[in-house]
Amino acid sequence: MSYYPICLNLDYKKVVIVGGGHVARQKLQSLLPTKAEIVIISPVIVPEIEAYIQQGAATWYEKHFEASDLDGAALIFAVTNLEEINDAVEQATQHWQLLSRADAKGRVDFINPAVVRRGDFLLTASTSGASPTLTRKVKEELSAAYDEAYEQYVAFLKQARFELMDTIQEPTIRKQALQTLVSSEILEWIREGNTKKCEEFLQQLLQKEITR
Ligand SMILES: C[C@@]1(CC(=O)O)c2cc3[nH]c(cc4nc(cc5[nH]c(cc(n2)[C@H]1CCC(=O)O)[C@@](C)(CC(=O)O)[C@@H]5CCC(=O)O)C(CC(=O)O)=C4CCC(=O)O)c(CCC(=O)O)c3CC(=O)O
Ligand SMILES: NC(=O)C1=CN([C@@H]2O[C@H](COP(=O)(O)OP(=O)(O)OC[C@H]3O[C@@H](n4cnc5c(N)ncnc54)[C@H](O)[C@@H]3O)[C@@H](O)[C@H]2O)C=CC1
Repeated sequence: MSYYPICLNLDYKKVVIVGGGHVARQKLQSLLPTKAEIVIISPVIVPEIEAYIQQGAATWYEKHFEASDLDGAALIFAVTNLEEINDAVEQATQHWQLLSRADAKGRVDFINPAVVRRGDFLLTASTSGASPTLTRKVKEELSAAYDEAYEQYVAFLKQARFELMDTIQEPTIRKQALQTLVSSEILEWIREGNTKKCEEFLQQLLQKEITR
């Protein structure tokens, strides 16, 4: 299968997770940074999910699955341990709704990559379902290679880009300035906690372009 990767905006969209075990917990955790309206349908949930429910991160319906549970859902996760229940979820899914089955059977609208999140910086890996174990290993490698400093680094690059776009109108010069920014030592300065140096570098770059 040749999957098409995209980054979805799920804010204020309804996402239904059918099942309340460890796989449901994993899917719920990956949805938490979004503002999706998360609904869990399951007669039983693991304690970690219960804690999220108590914090108000999701709504739990303590019940067996019924087709009407999917009303208004944009995204659906069929993550029970019973194939016949996952089949029932699939049958109740409308053609316009997107379905993921954790048992990788039947209709597959999307699968979940492994994700390393550093603020706005997202690193994802997938083997298209071939080896989730390899996917997890690659995630750990990415996580070590791109540490927490990248969150602040990318936040700085975002702000600097806004300022450069505002100041430099000529596309080639603008591109050069953005490249200079990324090939500079800003990441090292952020690691050292020297945000002043980052700001000075940006101001110099802006000044150079203004007086060009
Ligand atoms: C197709 C896919 C559908 C989907 O769930 O979206 C799928 C399917 C299945 N996974 C299975 C097993 C395992 N899955 C993991 C881990 C993860 N699996 C994830 C995604 C995906 N798993 C999608 C494609 C991923 C890709 O492209 O490579 C990750 C990346 C993200 C996430 O879960 O959201 C998450 C990374 C963890 C992290 O982020 O840390 C581990 C390892 C572990 O947990 O340590 C194991 C045990 C070892 C093994 O089996 O390899 C089974 C067999 C179940 C059984 O035996 O009953 C099936 C069904 C089948 O393939 O038949
Ligand atoms: N994609 C992935 O990363 C992985 C996928 N899997 C697959 O995911 C399935 C689920 O795994 P776990 O969460 O570990 O299983 P689990 O046994 O911990 O949880 C199953 C959940 O399904 C719920 N359930 C059962 N009948 C239901 C019904 N009629 N309506 C609503 N909910 C119902 C149960 O209450 C329970 O909360 C596995 O059977 C396997 O096929 C397993 C490991 C990893």
